Amino acid sequence: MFELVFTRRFSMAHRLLAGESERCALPHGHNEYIRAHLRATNPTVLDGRTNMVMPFQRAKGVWHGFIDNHVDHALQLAEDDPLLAWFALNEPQRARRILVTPGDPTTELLACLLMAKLNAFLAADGGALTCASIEIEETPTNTVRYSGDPLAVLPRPRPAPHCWWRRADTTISDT
Ligand SMILES: Nc1nc2c(c(=O)[nH]1)N=C([C@H](O)[C@H](O)COP(=O)(O)OP(=O)(O)OP(=O)(O)O)CN2
Repeated sequence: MFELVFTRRFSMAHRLLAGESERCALPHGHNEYIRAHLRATNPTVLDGRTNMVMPFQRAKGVWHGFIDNHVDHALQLAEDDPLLAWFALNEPQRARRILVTPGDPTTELLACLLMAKLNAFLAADGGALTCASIEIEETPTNTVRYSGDPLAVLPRPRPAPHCWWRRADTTISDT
């Protein structure tokens, strides 16, 4: 089966408060690569003319626009991180550029949140493609890969319409 594989790079900052590492509890940043593997929902033979699963630009355009304009340079914070209240009070304009996560913004969680968002975009475009697996290279020595349905492993803090990763829009928080 064909897979269309698209890679994008983004910068981010986060901190992990619930884990064991004191080092990770201070805000710090990474330059990350995200690689999505897309498959046809109903695979067919190449048609002998255009011979494409789908034009690359259609398959990746919305997704890469979202990564470039909303995920790149976003600060990622857990919903209960006190820094969120600080930004809401002191820098409300910048608070809109914070990607808010249910629990710590680990690479595992981000991979599944962004995979769910990508699947929402693909479904809104007719559902001809779905994301079969996703990889995020957080550092040159640490990569997380997830295959399957991200909704099967994601926390469910609220009904689906109130979870930004379930909506085919460019939101990165529900506040
Ligand atoms: N399971 C996870 N563990 C850790 C995550 C994560 O997302 N999931 N994230 C971190 C931190 O973000 C940390 O900044 C990166 O981890 P670290 O191993 O320190 O990264 P290095 O590239 O410096 O690793 P080296 O082994 O020194 O190459 C921590 N854990």
